[in-house]
Amino acid sequence: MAVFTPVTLDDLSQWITQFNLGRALAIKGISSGIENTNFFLTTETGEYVLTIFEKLTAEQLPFYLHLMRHLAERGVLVPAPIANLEGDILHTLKGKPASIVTKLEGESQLDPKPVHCEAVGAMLARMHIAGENFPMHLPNLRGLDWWLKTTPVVLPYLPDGPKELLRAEIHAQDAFAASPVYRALPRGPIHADLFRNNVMFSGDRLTGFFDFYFGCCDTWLFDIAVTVNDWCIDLRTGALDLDRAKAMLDAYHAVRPFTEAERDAWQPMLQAGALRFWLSRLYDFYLPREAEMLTPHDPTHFERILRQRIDHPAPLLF
Ligand SMILES: Nc1ncnc2c1ncn2[C@@H]1O[C@H](COP(=O)(O)OP(=O)(O)O)[C@@H](O)[C@H]1O
Ligand SMILES: N[C@@H](CCOP(=O)(O)O)C(=O)O
Repeated sequence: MAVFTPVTLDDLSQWITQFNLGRALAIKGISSGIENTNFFLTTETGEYVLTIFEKLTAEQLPFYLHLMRHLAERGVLVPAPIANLEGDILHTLKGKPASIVTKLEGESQLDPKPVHCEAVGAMLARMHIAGENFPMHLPNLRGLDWWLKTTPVVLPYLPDGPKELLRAEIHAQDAFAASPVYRALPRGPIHADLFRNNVMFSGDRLTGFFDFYFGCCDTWLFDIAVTVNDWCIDLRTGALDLDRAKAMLDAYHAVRPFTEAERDAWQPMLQAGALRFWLSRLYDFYLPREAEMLTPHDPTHFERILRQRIDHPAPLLF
């Protein structure tokens, strides 16, 4: 379990009075997160999620929280940040930045069928469109610059095969990012981490996207590639599942049609989506932070996905 900062009901008794939420009745640490410390919080008015941000700074956080509020106000299903009596949505707890957001109903669908992928694709397109007029900007802090900085840090830990793959892919992505096709891609606020565990379903009904803390302004296609690389694959081999991919991409395209540039960039972008998470998992695996309990994600999963994307080019977007 990753609880970096413990919080008790006693810690909350005064703190919670700045909200219109009544008294705090129960608080329970959530085990699955790896970036932040999360709690389910029950108060006299309902159930919420309390997050303490361990790495993100007060400079980055307004972007995430205001984006969630912007999207929620436009009918995109995301948790709504709770404002205190002064109207602030970014708070401080135990000397660290913190937020309270509404708790989404349901649970993650970890064995998705085409029907779930279709719902995710349609909501993702709605999210991209709704974010178009969001006024704040944050670059992708896990984008090319971070890849270029992190690659030499993790390379010494890798055996020869993965080392060669990483070197070749970072080189290819550097060139791709400088290409006219890449520059023509439409962009705006994206989620950037829309994995199965960051979407809630109640039965087959999608109830929301959450965990926006890698959100940023980047190409919409990167968001789609990251999502396809998690939702539409065989988790054991990393191979694309064409039925699920088609369901997701057709549903997305029906809401926001893909552009010609997106079609041309699809293959390298799928590789970019795999590289990004291979690198972050390698970094967390070889250079872990201290936590009370922490289960690092397996980096070789994304090495397999990257090899699959290179060896078996994906079908065209449209
Ligand atoms: N708004 C929410 N509604 C319901 N459950 C949530 C919500 N936010 C987080 N959770 C729960 O907390 C878990 C960890 O949250 P997450 O944001 O993924 O953490 P981290 O960013 O640290 O990886 C999720 O898997 C989910 O079960
Ligand atoms: N989705 C990423 C890690 C980010 O963790 P999350 O729990 O915030 O989604 C991965 O799988 O490597």
